[in-house]
Amino acid sequence: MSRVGYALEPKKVDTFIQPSFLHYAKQHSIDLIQIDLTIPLSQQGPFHCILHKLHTQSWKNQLQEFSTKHPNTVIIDPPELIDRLHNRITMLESVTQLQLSIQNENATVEIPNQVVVEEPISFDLGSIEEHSLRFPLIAKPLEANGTVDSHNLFLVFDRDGVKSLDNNPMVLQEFVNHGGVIFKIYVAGKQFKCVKRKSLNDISQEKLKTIKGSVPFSQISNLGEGDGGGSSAVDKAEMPPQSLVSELARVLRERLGLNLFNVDVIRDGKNPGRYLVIDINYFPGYAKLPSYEEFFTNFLMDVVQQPKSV
Ligand SMILES: O=P(O)(O)O[C@@H]1[C@@H](OP(=O)(O)O)[C@H](OP(=O)(O)O)[C@H](O)[C@H](OP(=O)(O)O)[C@H]1OP(=O)(O)O
Ligand SMILES: Nc1ncnc2c1ncn2[C@@H]1O[C@H](COP(=O)(O)OP(=O)(O)O)[C@@H](O)[C@H]1O
Ligand SMILES: [Mg+2]
Ligand SMILES: [Mg+2]
Repeated sequence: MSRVGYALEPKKVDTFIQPSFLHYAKQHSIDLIQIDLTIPLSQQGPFHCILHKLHTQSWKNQLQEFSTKHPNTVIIDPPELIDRLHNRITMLESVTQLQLSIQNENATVEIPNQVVVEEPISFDLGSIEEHSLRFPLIAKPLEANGTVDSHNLFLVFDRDGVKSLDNNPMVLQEFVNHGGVIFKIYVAGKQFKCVKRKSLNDISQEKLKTIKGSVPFSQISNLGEGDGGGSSAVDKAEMPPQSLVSELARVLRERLGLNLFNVDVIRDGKNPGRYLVIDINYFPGYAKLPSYEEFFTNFLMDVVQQPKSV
């Protein structure tokens, strides 16, 4: 049996550590062991591998200490690399650098045009023109650290809308009409899977004439029927080419140096060969994937069979 320790918030334990997963993993010689957060990590183990989604300094210190004492334990993933996903600018830097262009599929992968606003109250609206940003925009908290606040997004229709934002550092990003469907590419080491979900509806030119200011919305991908693109839009949507999905998963995994993440991708409604990465999440909700037990166990088997080289 290989021992895989996990350190997760209680809510994440409830959703991710399903009995069916524990059972499937055990059948494949993987024992998933909950790390007791009330006891120092150094007093627990041994572990072949540790999975974690906790970001306190005390946890990072414990991991560091454990890793020094037990260099053969694989830490999935290094905290300093995970931290890059906690800022919505650094999160997307690997995408801008890769300039991925899959010639034979006629597809490109970019990020939307965007600018950082440190203080919306004193923001120089001239920067909107300077960066050629076109309304409508979507305002996202710069910090993406898993708190409820970090998912408090706003649609911004005009300059007054920018001024009305809470005075926290934000990213102002162009809203790209994409037919109300979002693609989520889940990556776990060399395993990957792309699924489609409902997203925000397109914003028509007519609507733009009537809506002013800014409109808050939160965790839109979790909204129910009728709030985003209809389920028929999702059913009808063509998946991105498999070669693009596999290339994006592979290159981002390499660039980010991470094993566990998902990528939110939209397809420009005006240009179907143009894909845009809008969000990358560390250790997302894998349990939403069909047969996630097998998907994740395959990853763990790779890790424990090839320590330190996945
Ligand atoms: O809880 P779930 O299953 O909805 O997973 C959340 C993810 O949903 P997804 O798998 O992309 O549909 C969710 O992804 P989105 O931000 O909705 O794209 C986040 O990864 C979220 O983590 P955090 O709040 O940013 O730390 C994830 O939340 P945690 O479970 O890690 O708290
Ligand atoms: N640039 C954009 N253009 C169009 N829709 C977007 C854009 N950015 C985000 N969205 C929509 O808003 C949702 C939430 O944005 P996202 O950046 O994924 O934040 P979160 O980290 O809270 O999931 C996305 O799932 C998508 O529906
Ligand atoms: Mg998202
Ligand atoms: Mg996110």
